[in-house]
Amino acid sequence: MGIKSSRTKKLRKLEKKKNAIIEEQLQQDQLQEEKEIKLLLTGTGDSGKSTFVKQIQILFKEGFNEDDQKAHKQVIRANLVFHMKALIRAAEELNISLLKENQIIAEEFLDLPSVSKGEIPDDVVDDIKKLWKDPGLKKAFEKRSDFQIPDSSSYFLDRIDEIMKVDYLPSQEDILRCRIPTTGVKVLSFDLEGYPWKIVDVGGQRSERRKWIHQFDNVTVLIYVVALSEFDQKLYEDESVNRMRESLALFEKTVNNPTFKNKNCILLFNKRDLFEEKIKQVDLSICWKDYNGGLNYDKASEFIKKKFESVGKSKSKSKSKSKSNRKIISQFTCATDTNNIKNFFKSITKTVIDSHSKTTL
Ligand SMILES: Nc1nc2c(ncn2[C@@H]2O[C@H](COP(=O)(O)OP(=O)(O)OP(=O)(O)O)[C@@H](O)[C@H]2O)c(=O)[nH]1
Ligand SMILES: [Mg+2]
Repeated sequence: MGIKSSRTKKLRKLEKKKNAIIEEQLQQDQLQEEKEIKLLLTGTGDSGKSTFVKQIQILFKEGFNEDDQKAHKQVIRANLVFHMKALIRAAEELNISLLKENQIIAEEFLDLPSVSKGEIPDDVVDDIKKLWKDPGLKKAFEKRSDFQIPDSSSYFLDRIDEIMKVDYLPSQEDILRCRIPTTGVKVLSFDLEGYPWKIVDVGGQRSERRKWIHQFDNVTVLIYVVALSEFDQKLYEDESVNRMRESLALFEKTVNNPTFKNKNCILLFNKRDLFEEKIKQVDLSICWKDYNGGLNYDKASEFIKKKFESVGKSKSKSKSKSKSNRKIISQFTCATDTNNIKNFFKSITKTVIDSHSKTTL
């Protein structure tokens, strides 16, 4: 009995010591977290959040290493087959016919297994090349807002010869353009202007959004990314929903979360390059019936900016008696352009550091 109780006492003491160590570590982690500038990147799927983080890797870290290149090489090659299948299916659905000599090739292509480890047999590579030259598939690609295929797939299909070379390793631009939807939460730490920063990247597709809330603590500045060019596209997750309207509703919900009441928010209107091209041909009224500015870049971009800014501003004042003093800073970006993101960072660094100083006073 006596031996047993002294052993229990020892165990309890040990347990207490362990708990004290864990408690101290937690406190240290918390202190460290409070010292860091934390940017939380949010926005719907495919808006460009991870591309923005890749630019930080290029601008403030050591860029991409060989492991990154190898991982992207496999995805880029697998996508050549995957996206060609999507194009063939779309042409069928849109009733666009292919050249006679390509019809059987296209039919058989749909039965191909997916690519593993980036290996594509030579005859399949030849078929992709033939199919990509087909005027019918080119026409289907032009109608890509009606189905799901990344804009960047033409960039890769155009470069198939280079991509299939034995010694191919993706360039910086290839990695920036490669689409890998984010699942879970990715954190990148970096130093800038003498401060430790971290940027938290989350998945934007519907199934990912319930994980966001766990990242809401200690945010210095909230960044919300909108893809300007998505105004005539449907959600990948639900093809009955317009992407930009979903994005506006999600922004309203996110920015008006009580946690962000007094937090500055950067609204990134991204994919400016694609928007500039699209707005010459597609009227923004396809998304917002109250738009009447025509095929005009300045009018259309200003209209979208106002729509988003207004949902952020109105709620922050009306929901509670105390007036919110947060700023919403809007910027137009092209996340695949390193220079553009470098300039963007220059323009917002001071505001972010000021926001940080205010919260840590
Ligand atoms: N042309 C062009 N393409 C862009 C731009 N920004 C991102 N992209 C491309 O858009 C695709 C999607 O970008 P991601 O960064 O993966 O999007 P995301 O917001 O992280 O998406 P989720 O992880 O699903 O939430 C990639 O193929 C990028 O290369 C841009 O400004 N212009
Ligand atoms: Mg992502």
